[in-house]
Amino acid sequence: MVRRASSVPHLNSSGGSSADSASTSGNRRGRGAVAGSRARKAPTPTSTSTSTSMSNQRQSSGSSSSMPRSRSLTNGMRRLSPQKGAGSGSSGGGGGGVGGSSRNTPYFLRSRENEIGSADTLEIVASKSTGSEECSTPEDNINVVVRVRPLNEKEKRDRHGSTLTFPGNGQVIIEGNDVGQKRSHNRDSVRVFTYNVVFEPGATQDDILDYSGIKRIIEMGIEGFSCTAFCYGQTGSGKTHTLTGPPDLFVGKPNPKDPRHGLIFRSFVYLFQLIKNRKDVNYVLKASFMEIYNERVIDLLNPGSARKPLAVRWSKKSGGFFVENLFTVDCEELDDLLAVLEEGMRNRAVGSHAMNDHSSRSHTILTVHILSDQQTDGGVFLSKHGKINFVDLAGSELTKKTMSEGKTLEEANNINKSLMVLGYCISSLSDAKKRSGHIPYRDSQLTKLLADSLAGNGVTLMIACVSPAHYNHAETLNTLRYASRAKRIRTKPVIMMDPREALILSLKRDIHALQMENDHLKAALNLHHQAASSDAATDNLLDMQLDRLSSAGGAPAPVPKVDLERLPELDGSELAELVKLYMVENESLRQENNHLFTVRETILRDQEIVCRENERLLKKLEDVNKVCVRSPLIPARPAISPTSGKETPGTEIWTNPELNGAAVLPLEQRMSENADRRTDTAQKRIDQKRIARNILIMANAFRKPDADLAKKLNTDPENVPAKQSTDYMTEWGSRPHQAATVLQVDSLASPLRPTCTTIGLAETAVLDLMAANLQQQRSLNSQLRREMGIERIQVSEACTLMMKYILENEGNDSLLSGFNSQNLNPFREKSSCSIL
Ligand SMILES: Nc1ncnc2c1ncn2[C@@H]1O[C@H](COP(=O)(O)OP(=O)(O)OP(=O)(O)O)[C@@H](O)[C@H]1O
Repeated sequence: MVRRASSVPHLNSSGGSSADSASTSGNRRGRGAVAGSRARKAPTPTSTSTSTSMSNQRQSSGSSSSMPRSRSLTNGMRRLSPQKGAGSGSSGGGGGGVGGSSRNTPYFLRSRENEIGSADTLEIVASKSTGSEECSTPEDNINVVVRVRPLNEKEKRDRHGSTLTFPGNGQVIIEGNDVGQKRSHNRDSVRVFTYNVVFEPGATQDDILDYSGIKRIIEMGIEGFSCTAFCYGQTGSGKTHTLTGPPDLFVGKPNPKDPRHGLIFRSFVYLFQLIKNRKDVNYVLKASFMEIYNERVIDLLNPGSARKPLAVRWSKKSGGFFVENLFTVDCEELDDLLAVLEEGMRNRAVGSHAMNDHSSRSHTILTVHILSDQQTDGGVFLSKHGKINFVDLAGSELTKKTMSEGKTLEEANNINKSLMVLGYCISSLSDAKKRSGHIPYRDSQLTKLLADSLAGNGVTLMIACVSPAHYNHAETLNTLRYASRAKRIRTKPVIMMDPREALILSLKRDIHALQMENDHLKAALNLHHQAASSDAATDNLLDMQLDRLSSAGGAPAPVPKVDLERLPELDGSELAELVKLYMVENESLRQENNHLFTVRETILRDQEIVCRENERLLKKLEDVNKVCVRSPLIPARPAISPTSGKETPGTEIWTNPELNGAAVLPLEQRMSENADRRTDTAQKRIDQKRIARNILIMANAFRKPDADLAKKLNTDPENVPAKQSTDYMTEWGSRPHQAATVLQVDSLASPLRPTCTTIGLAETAVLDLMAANLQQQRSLNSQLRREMGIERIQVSEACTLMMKYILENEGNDSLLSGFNSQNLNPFREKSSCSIL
């Protein structure tokens, strides 16, 4: 807690200052019409006794946004002529000539730039940052306003005219330096600058509070932004006056009702007023006050007798410079803040020179830290750390004019040097090309500490103070140039808060975005649902058949139809049950899918096995075929087309596509073709039956010898064919010469070969038996031939019948007909049934 001081012992003098102040005050009071016009403005929200008092004198506007903007522009243009008069040598209160206007608009507002004045710009920035969910705003230009002080008594005495005119529209015109000569005709030397707001000489301290945009700076500081208001200008241009008021204010006990109080005092009042209105937020205010004197940082709240300088260090954590061990005071009440101001003003370095009796010999930075804790809806506390810097720069000076020497000269050099670095920084930052390059912040303590305000994450208000007097033309022009450059600097305001809390905000934003997305999806789903069941009446809110879930015996209950529009009306338990139901259904579907995938895999594996088995069997069949085609007795089965998969009536020999170089069909295709075929089991059964019949026939043929024939042949009955062969033998006996024309055993295969295609695998076993039978037939033939003395012997009828039977069994009509035809079948006519 800082005790309020009762005196300002280090002030060099107060006469001149008081005189100036009195003069200014007198000018203001003399503008009765101006005061009258302001009386129609909206009342200020200030509630303290000080503000109330001031408002009673001149009710100020409650908000800059309430200004009649376009009207003020028009007024400003119309009031151009009287200002010229003021500029050409009228009283220092230049606005006096226009003060008599009956307009409601404050006279200085004609110099307001346009619809995007500084206050408005700040409001736009602030509105973007309002609300706990936004922590940063787009880039914005530094707000620059110009305050032109009135001519002081000395200047008036010396008949220094004004070099500035105010055409309105936020413009200020500075004429050439060729005083009194061709000034008005030399257009080349006239320069026009445009700013957010130009405060003409008649503007009051209250006007600065209301229209400079400082109120929004304070509001944004409360919201957690890092804000800076600084005054820049030549020595004696009114910087300290603008920020703190005339120095005699701090002599003795300050009068809070004094209308000369500067921007800092008024801002403190406004700040506490705002804080008191925010019952939902817990605020803690702290303040520090330092000066940069001859490039040394001095703590104005704790200077010590030696005025030991403090170190300026870089903070990795905050990414900026800070003053180490700077004294910071907790300020619970407005008085505490005011005490800080007074203490600092008492301790700051002030000097006297030819241009200012109370010249600041240092740059001062008064910082108010605003720590806030606010409980959000979710019960989470959000902490923000906003701050407001009030920077009163020492004025640049031409030492020739100020006639500085000794200590004052050294001060002036240091001041000019640091201001020059500041000028470099502003110049670089205002240039789009240089902005991304090196900015010489480190070249002075001042620029180190202002770096964040100039181009960082802060919100900045620059008040350029100028003198209208002709003899200050060069300095005024210089200041206006810098102010114009600074106007091009862009910053990106960011709310300062704890990273965890920033994360919480970020998460809240995400949640909000997801909620929006969910709402959108629900709406889309609802549309889909309505389209799908347009006929169905959806009066029932939620047909939840949850009991099915338990009674379904493992089968999931069907998901009830939900009227999504009324979904928000469901209570928590219903929603939970609905979600549960969906989860069960999902699980069931997942399991079903898994099962289907497993089955599919199994089927594919089986198909592959079957396919391989088929190929293996076909290969084996081919081998059998090779044997078969050599066999006169065993015709091959009909072919199975590799393309159609159907049996063809013996027109082609099956060929393995792989062996023949033909394209191998894909597995699935082959499998689908195989699906048309008989099953292996059925095929085997057919084969077995056929073989069994063949064996039986063969057995009959060979195991029932014809006794008569044996007698005829004069041989053992066991050596003659079965009884059926009698007719043949009879026939053969009557026409033995035809025997030579009949089929030769080996040639039998030839006409049948084309029909030899496939054959049942089970027949392979029979082939051996048949081969053995064949061998037996041959040996029998040989024996018969030998005994009968003939060269050739007839094939037994049994053998012929067996072949016929096999062919019939194959169902091959064409073959059978061919077999029955005379050409193909030598046995067609019984007379010709002798074979070789
Ligand atoms: N707008 C104003 N109305 C009336 N008087 C003013 C105004 N601006 C400045 N003055 C007076 O002009 C004198 C110089 O002002 P001030 O000390 O504020 O200048 P400064 O820019 O701070 O100078 P320095 O840089 O040397 O500190 C003071 O006496 C002050 O009261």
